[in-house]
Amino acid sequence: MHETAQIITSYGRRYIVRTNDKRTYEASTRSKRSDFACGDWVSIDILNDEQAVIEDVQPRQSLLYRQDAYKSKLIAANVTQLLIVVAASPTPSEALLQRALIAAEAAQINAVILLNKTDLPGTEYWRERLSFYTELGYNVIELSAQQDVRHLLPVLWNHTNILLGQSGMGKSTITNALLGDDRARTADISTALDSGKHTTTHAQLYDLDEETQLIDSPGLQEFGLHHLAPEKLPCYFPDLHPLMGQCRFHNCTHRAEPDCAFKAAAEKGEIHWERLALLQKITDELMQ
Ligand SMILES: Nc1nc2c(ncn2[C@@H]2O[C@H](COP(=O)(O)OP(=O)(O)OP(=O)(O)O)[C@@H](O)[C@H]2O)c(=O)[nH]1
Ligand SMILES: [Zn+2]
Repeated sequence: MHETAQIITSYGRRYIVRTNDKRTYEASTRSKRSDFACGDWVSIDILNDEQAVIEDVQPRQSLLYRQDAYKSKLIAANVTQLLIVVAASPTPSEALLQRALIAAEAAQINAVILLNKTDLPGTEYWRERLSFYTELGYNVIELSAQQDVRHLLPVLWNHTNILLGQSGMGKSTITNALLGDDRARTADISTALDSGKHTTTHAQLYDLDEETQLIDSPGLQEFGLHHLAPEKLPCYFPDLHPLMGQCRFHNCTHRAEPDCAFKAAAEKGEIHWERLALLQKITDELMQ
């Protein structure tokens, strides 16, 4: 029997899928396909009360990648809002934050920055640093997940949200606080399939309410940006985007060329030199 279902978690080539009427199945794929992600809508062939086979994936609204030493892997599909979690401790990587914002822009996903652990003394430094991202137009929300997360609910509402960030930033603590008791129930399935490990090792989708979903994901070292075209990169920088097409040369690399609008803007203080440097650094990475 064929049906439509959503992947709510994945373990290598094994998945848990959930139908619209909330039945869950352990699902495998045909011919060792593994290009499915948490959040994907798939057509399944139901084998029995517990098992199904994934036949195909429906067109995705969005797709996010992570990068390890070897290649890009899928993080999640059909996400509409990315919540990037940073906290004063352990020391966050601003490079990861910058890349997450680029990945979100490229995937046309709304990005929100969560500054967690505001109870920690080192928070002030990050509050200052993040004010730049507020200037760029991003919503920066402060919270202490151990104290209260309720003010997040209106921000998350009506989105498929994903929490992303380095290990230890508090993603699972935020998820737990938002879910309350539901978490324990769903976590049982994952721990069973995940050979008893207790840390977040795979993206896992939860319902917050009928309209709102939340994906908790494992700690991330690097974002996958290799699917992006280097010449389109400035589109994903809200501050650089308006300058596109204004250089004398249409293929300007914004380095040594004369009449470069990007360099002119930096000289006038309209954009930060660091942003131009970041654009060039990521361009170089993508050209490798
Ligand atoms: N002081 C303080 N500690 C927090 C807060 N939120 C989370 N923590 C602590 O930070 C540590 C890491 O939290 P987790 O929720 O496991 O972090 P994570 O981002 O899910 O980590 P991974 O699953 O490894 O990616 C835990 O010891 C939490 O108790 C907070 O608001 N304040
Ligand atoms: Zn230029």
